[in-house]
Amino acid sequence: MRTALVRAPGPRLADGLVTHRERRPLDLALARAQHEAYTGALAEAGFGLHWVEPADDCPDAVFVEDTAVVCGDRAVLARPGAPERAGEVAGTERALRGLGLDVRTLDGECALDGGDVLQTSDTLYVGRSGRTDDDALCRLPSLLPVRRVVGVKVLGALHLKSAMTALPDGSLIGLPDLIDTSGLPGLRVAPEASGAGVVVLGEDHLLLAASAPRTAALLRADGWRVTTVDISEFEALEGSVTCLSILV
Ligand SMILES: NC(=O)NCCC[C@H](N)C(=O)O
Repeated sequence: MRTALVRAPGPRLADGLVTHRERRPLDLALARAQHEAYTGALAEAGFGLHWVEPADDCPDAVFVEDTAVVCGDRAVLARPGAPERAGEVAGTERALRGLGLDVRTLDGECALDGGDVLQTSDTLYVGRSGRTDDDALCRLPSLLPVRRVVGVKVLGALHLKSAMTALPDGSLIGLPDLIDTSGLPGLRVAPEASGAGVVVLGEDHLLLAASAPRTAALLRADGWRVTTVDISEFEALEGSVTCLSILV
């Protein structure tokens, strides 16, 4: 059984960072219900849920994807590009060690958010964004069992995975206006911004945000099974379906 690391939304969620959009009031009760539906969809798809301990002083802690990169039985802890998020990593480290993973850290000064690392079966795409720098990009290959690392400049999004993700066959989907696509093998254009975020639930099964109905329809027409969840309260903080879990 595969495992999904998740962390419950904390009481200060409404104070989470916003960079590329206007802040709006959040409904914490709705956020909690949406998170329950999200984790329910993961469980329904066969993932065992592993709850990372709360970090209630950190408003963005629910976006647990950003705190580590897991590749096989190896994990690399993030060095959050936003100092406000530094307190989120220790709980993830304990959870990863509890799962028996080989946990590594990045030496020296650098910045890495997990949301900037997209894995396919043969390539690690790393966003060069406002949160992840070239020093981290250079150090990652020595820490992870990967064959190929491709840096992707992120032009107008928070993280690489806000603008591009991958389907189970390794093909890429996203928003070409927000990233430098020159080093990419091809990118299927998502008709909605939130359609760039796809979580692979199984060989033919995808999870998308309910705010991306046209992307969901396109993918269904191509034969993928698509489950959708409403994550409006997390999208208000620039979160997507990927950032609410780490799939191990
Ligand atoms: N991987 C992700 O895209 N994470 C979303 C993080 C949103 C959070 N409000 C932040 O600005 O860090």
